[in-house]
Amino acid sequence: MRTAYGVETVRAAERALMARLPEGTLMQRAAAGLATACAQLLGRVYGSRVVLLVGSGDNGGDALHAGARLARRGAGVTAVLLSPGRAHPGGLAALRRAGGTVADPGAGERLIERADLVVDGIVGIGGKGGLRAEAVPLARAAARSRAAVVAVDLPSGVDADTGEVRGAALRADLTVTFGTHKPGLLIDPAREYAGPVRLVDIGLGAELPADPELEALQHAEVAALLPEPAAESDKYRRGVVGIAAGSARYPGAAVLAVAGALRGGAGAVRYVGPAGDAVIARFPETLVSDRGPKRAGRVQAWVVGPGAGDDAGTVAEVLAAEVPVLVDADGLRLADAGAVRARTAPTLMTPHAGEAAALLGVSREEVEGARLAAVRELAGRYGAAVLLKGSSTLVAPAGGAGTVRVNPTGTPWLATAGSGDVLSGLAGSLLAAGLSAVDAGSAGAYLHGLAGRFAAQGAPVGARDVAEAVPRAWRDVRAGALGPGGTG
Ligand SMILES: NC(=O)C1=CN([C@@H]2O[C@H](COP(=O)(O)OP(=O)(O)OC[C@H]3O[C@@H](n4cnc5c(N)ncnc54)[C@H](O)[C@@H]3O)[C@@H](O)[C@H]2O)[C@@H](O)CC1
Ligand SMILES: [K+]
Repeated sequence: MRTAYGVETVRAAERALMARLPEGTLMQRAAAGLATACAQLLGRVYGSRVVLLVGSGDNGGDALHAGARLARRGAGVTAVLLSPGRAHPGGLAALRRAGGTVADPGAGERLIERADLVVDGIVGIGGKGGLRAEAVPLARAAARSRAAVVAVDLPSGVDADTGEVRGAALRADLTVTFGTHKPGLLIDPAREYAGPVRLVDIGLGAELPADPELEALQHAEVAALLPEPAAESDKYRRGVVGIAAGSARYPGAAVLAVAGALRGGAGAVRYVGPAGDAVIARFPETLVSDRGPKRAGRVQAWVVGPGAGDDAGTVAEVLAAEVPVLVDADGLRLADAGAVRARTAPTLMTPHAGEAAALLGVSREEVEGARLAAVRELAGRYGAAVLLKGSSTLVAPAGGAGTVRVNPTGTPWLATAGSGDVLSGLAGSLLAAGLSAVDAGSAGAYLHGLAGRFAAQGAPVGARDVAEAVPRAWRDVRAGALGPGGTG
């Protein structure tokens, strides 16, 4: 499990830890980890040209101490001080003792152009309100330069707690973060600025509370959630998932949702709606009914909404059922908020950013810029678990408070028509198999992302390809959880 904690929590944990350690210990641990990562990225430290971008806080202190370590190994290290009078005194002294030099911001762009490595220590978790004007040209120069860019703790300019990026920010090839991941490192758009993230252990673990702000499941945790048929299982015990989707106009959404549901672990898939012929033609194993959800026979969970058009009646009927319900696509627009809140069985809503924006009455850009706030807000308003789709899919528990899951397996290739229909069927099937709404959403998104990667392998894919790759993703998750050798 990968976890992320917000700034306030990190600060409290650091205070508790620092109180028991000699002064400066944590910064030395951080700087040692940072210097090691920089050295690995450089390959050859001796003779390399390193530029440190140093702000006025401890983030700059980390950069200076790491720079001193690199200078002792023969790198030419220059610190560009953004607030010359306020740079970390101990770090500055260490760098000078090691033979490093200091430059004004005016010289920064020229130095960056010729550097092999740029270390971004402008701001870390103490940063407020985006990159300041004097730092913007340096961020641009770093982006232009062929130098590798390493961000200290997080890329300067991104919001550590939310993943928001207002204005310019440093774009890193690697982020070296200390003690724990910060939420912004796992959520777009900030995640993209961070590049791969390396976590340096500074001993913070024992001081952190049990409930993180954010968690990302990995193979082992997903494998533990996946339903496995026992010897005495029959199809009904494995769960029947009902799919109320598709319309005369959009039969494809029904076929794709069923395609996902058949690979999601339920024992049977029941389809209800006007696209029964198309579904049967493709998947003869489906139980098809045209009598509406209420009279379709027993199911352990419903999926409603993909390609549903304007069929509000079906959505209302499904919401009245006393089994878990996944609401997607048109269903989100057609669902009555009061009816969702009144439900006693679990509800999982699965909007993409545009649908979430419509539900919240804000612009799509606002949702995409502040995804964590949006998913919590929706889960609060509807009293339902919410899965906000995107390149870093988030799953918030009903009510919106508590740990949010972030999916680490997403791929841009999944942004293809019908891909969401497959996910709704897959996650609905997991709901029918008995997983909680948050588990079904996050395990579904995990398998779906992995299936997308397997199907794509660097080339465009259709939603059907993604559905067909789900069994491979499932096997990979189970194999990876058994030990080394898997892709987990
Ligand atoms: N507290 C600790 O125990 C540890 C902290 N560490 C480092 O310390 C960092 C936090 O240090 P600080 O609390 O000093 O905070 P930062 O160094 O992140 O930034 C705060 C300083 O930057 C200025 N500032 C705020 N917003 C700015 C902006 N947008 N543009 C430019 N300057 C801005 C502030 O006036 C303040 O002087 C962490 O991110 C991490 O890198 C590590 O050394 C590990 C241990
Ligand atoms: K930084």
